[in-house]
Amino acid sequence: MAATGIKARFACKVGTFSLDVDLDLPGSGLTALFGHSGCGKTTLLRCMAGLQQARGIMRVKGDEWQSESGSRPVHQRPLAYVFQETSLFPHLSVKRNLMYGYRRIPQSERQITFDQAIEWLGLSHLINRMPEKLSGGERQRVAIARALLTSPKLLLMDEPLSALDQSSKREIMPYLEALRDNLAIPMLYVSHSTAEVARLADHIVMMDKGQVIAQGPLQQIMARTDQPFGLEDDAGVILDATLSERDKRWHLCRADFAGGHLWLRADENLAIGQRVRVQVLAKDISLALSEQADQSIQNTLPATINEIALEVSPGTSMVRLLAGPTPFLSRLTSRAVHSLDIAPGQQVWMQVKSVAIVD
Ligand SMILES: Nc1ncnc2c1ncn2[C@@H]1O[C@H](COP(=O)(O)OP(=O)(O)OP(=O)(O)O)[C@@H](O)[C@H]1O
Repeated sequence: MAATGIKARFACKVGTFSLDVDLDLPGSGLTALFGHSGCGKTTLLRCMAGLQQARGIMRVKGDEWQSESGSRPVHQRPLAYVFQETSLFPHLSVKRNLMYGYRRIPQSERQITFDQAIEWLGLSHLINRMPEKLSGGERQRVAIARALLTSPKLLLMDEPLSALDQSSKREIMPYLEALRDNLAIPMLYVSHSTAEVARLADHIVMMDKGQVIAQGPLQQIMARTDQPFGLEDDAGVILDATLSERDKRWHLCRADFAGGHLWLRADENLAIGQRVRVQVLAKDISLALSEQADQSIQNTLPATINEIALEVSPGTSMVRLLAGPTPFLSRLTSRAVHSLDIAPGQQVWMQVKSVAIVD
C-alpha cells in the first residue's frame, strides 16, 4: 500500500496524553477516524498536517512529508483541513471565497476545476450570496468546496457535521457521498457518530487512549464478533447492495449483494440499479437449522457459521456467519446457541427480521 496509499506513523506527547499510532491507509475513498472523546483523533490529524510536532513518518502516495530525518512544515504539505465550524471570509461572496484559494494554485497544478467543485457541492444557486445569508449546512459545503479548490493531495475533515442540526446533516450527506465516490484523493474524516461512519466510510480506524485498536475496511470491522465499536446493542453489518427489482404491490425492493439478496422497504425515489448501503443489526437475525416455511419473516438466507463468540455479555453470544463472501452477525442468547448446538462450518438458515437502507 505504501506507494499508492498513506503511511502514517507518529509518536508524541501533548501534556500528559501520549499518541502512538502506525497506520497504512488507502490512497482513495473515505477513512473514518472513530473513537471516544479524547482518544486522540484530532491530535492524529494535527500530526498529519504538521501542526503537532511528533516523531514519525508520513508518506502520501509515495510523497514523503515526514521522515525520521526531517519534517515538511505545514505550508509545504499539500492538504486541506475542514473543521467543525470553518470560517468563511464574511465580507466576500461565496464565489470570491472559493476563488481565494483557487487563484493561488498554478493552472497546471489544478486537480479540480471550479465548475466541478460547484457541481459536486451543489453551489451554483448560492454563488453570489454572502456567507451570513447561508445556512450552517450550506456554509460547510462552501468550506469543503474551497478546500478542494486548493487541489490538495489529502483532505482532512474534523467532525465537519457536528455543529449542524439533524436536517442540515441529512441534507449534506449526499454531497459527502458524491465526494467519496468521485474524488481521486483520500479523505480522513473524524466522527463520533456511528450513523455517519456507517453511511460514509470505506475504511475505518478505531482509536482508544492514543492507540489504534482496529483498522480495516468498514464491512470487515463492523462484522467482528468482538465489536471494537463498543456497540453491543447496535452491532450489525453494513452491506453494499444494488436495488434490482421493485414489488409495487407490497412496497418492497430487492437489494442484491455478493452472496444473496434481501427484500426491504425503499423510498419510491430510489431507482432500480441504484447502489445503496444496507444495515442489518445482529439483534435482528435469528438462526434455524432448516428452512422454515411457516413463519412471517420474508428474508431467509442460507449461510455458514464462521465464528461463535460465547458470552460477549452475560447470557448473550455473537455468531458470525457468511452468506457467500458476505459476513453477517447474529446476536443470540447463549442458551439458544447451546440448544441449537451449532459449530463453525455448519450450514444454517438466517432469518432476517429487519433490513434498512442506511440514512
Ligand atoms: N494542548 C494540549 N495540552 C494538553 N493536553 C491536550 C492538548 N490538546 C489535547 N490534549 C489532550 O490530548 C487528548 C487527545 O485530544 P484530542 O483532541 O486529540 O482527542 P479527540 O479524540 O479528537 O477528542 P474529541 O472527539 O473530543 O474531539 C485529550 O485527553 C486532550 O485533553
